[in-house]
Amino acid sequence: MAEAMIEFKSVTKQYQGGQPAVDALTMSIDKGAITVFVGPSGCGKTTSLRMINRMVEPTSGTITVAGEDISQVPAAQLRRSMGYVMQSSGLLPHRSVLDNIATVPRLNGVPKAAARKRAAELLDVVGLASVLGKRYPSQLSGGQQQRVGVARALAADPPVLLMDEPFSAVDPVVRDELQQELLRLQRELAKTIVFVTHDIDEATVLGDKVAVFAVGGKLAQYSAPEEILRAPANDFVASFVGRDRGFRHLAFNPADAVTLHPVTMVNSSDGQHAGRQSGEWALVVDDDSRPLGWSSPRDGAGLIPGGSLFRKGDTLRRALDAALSSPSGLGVAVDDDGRVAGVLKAPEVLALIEEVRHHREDAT
Ligand SMILES: Nc1ncnc2c1ncn2[C@@H]1O[C@H](COP(=O)(O)OP(=O)(O)OP(=O)(O)O)[C@@H](O)[C@H]1O
Repeated sequence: MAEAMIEFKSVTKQYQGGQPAVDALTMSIDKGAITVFVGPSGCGKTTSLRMINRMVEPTSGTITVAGEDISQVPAAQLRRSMGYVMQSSGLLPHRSVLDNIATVPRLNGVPKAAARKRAAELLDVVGLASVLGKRYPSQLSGGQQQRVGVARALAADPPVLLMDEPFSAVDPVVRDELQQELLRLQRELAKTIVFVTHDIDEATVLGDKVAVFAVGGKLAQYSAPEEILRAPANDFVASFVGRDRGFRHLAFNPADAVTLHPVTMVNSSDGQHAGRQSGEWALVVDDDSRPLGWSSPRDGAGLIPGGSLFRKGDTLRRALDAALSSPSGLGVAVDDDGRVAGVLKAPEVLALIEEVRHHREDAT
């Protein structure tokens, strides 16, 4: 069994008047894993998160971190031992990016030069160019600011990272990048991360475990994301995970068995795709066989943008998305260098999905 890092023991928070924001919450958060709090607006996710670093004090109950009752740890000391990332990056506008990242180490007494050196390394860790270190937060994009927020939270190398809707203000493409980056980082760092979101998709992508909260601050289900999608504990969870849950569930099945077929390719630089009349879809590629788009069999209209790409090791969800988002109905598979490795066909991906479903039914 996984080791517990944070434990809520019958924790209730009642603000002045009204029903409890968090109601008798008892849960154990695994060390070195990502635990996601998800649920509709107002169900007590942020309040629960903030009780972990004493930004909010419980009305009753106990929270322990690494076995220690946090009500006995001075709040300022506790907060410095945990990284905190929020939706608006919360960066100090008049400090450079490097100085923002160095904030907590400086408070902890690390000399300026050493703190800045570490900050520069962290810029690289979160995938930002070193030139950005001298800029001010307003000179960065929203996605870059969130990366700086993550770097700042990591600066003191805390064992626990609290993240409150950190990616919800950026567009979906950047959000996807940030999620993948967080998973990559976590594979190296193995922090205990508690992540709040109202987006079930984000929860299932990121969470080793997902806690679904219902309004009134009650824990409705707490388990691995796959389990929540496969077997919602009650009607509330079923409706919250929604009608797309079958599609989301595919993200837990590898598509290793999918067949890659050869495809007709034309090189963009010789212009063949412009007036082609061959009666079949052709994939337009650059000189290195990287896909650029499709050439239609019918109108010779030139380059039609392609859909999402499939890579070896991807899931059935990505395979199906690649096939369904492609104008030709053929999903493009690429190798590690981004070169075309073949195409996959939607009916074959669907047949695989059926197989997986049968196996699952047999297993239950
Ligand atoms: N400082 C406060 N004073 C009074 N009530 C509060 C305070 N903070 C939160 N609440 C109430 O507590 C409940 C839970 O709020 P909380 O912010 O924890 O929910 P949430 O799930 O994070 O919601 P959201 O996704 O909208 O941020 C809500 O009803 C909210 O109005």
